[in-house]
Amino acid sequence: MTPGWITTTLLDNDAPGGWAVARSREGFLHDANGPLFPREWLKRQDLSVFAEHGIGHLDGEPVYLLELNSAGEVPGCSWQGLRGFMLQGDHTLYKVLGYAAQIGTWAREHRFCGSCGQAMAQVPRERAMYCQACDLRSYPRISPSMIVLVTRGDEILLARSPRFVTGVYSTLAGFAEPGESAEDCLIREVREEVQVEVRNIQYVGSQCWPFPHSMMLGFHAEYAGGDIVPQADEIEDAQWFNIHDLPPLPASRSIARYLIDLYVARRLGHAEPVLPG
Ligand SMILES: NC(=O)C1=CN([C@@H]2O[C@H](COP(=O)(O)OP(=O)(O)OC[C@H]3O[C@@H](n4cnc5c(N)ncnc54)[C@H](O)[C@@H]3O)[C@@H](O)[C@H]2O)C=CC1
Ligand SMILES: [Mg+2]
Ligand SMILES: [Zn+2]
Repeated sequence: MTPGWITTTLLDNDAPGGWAVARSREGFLHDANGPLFPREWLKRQDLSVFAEHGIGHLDGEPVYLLELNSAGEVPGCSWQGLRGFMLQGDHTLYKVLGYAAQIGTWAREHRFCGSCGQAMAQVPRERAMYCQACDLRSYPRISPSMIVLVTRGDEILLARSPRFVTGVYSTLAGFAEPGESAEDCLIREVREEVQVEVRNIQYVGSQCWPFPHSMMLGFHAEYAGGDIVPQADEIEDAQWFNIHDLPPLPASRSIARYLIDLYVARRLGHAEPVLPG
């Protein structure tokens, strides 16, 4: 048995047993023991199953995803969004659910060929959908996003989007566009969002961000010039904050928080935090 969570290409849906998670528009089903249920038990509940996907092995046991048409009632259970599982609880289970969400979303959105509109079929032994008419394969979509902590000595540049929890400030982030390198994207995003120039861009680390399919690439950059001008509509406020006087920060498991905590720890000579994957 291999401990921990390992994603697999595909599992045999006709094989009995294993664990299952159930996902609807309301999030994942969970009870006092969490979001993982004995699969045979879950399939006996009064749930409207849209699709079933084998997604991996947890401590050697197969795990399946039941994609539902709607959030049904299961006695003793309730529904919780993926973000809730990210914010608290077992991190490995959150990884299972994050993967399940991405596979469920992708499979649901790729039932028909984007080129000719015909029904696509699951490729055997590979996580891909196939259109025979076009000989086209569609793989799960991952959207690279840059996230950067811009610093100026003891000051760090943080901004608020109107979508954030009240009071919280975070690092700047944005999706890569076709034709861009990671560095091009980072420089453009910082320019667009606050009209600041950066230099000495250093890659720090990455994080899967399954909301719904981002791959966060985290960087540190030094301030090189310009006065902060927040982008209309996108950025509600942006400021330089002293590391000794920081506002409410993003959730502890986010790479945004990691980039901030890492810089502060290095500045103060404290132990460095660990990046949650
Ligand atoms: N893990 C973390 O610590 C953090 C993660 N993020 C994530 O980074 C990503 C990018 O951040 P934003 O500032 O929102 O991006 P952004 O600054 O590029 O603006 C978002 C807008 O970009 C457009 N867009 C371009 N490509 C897109 C794509 N592939 N998918 C969706 N929208 C696309 C849409 O109009 C969307 O409203 C988001 O997924 C966000 O949740 C953001 C901050 C912290
Ligand atoms: Mg942004
Ligand atoms: Zn086609």
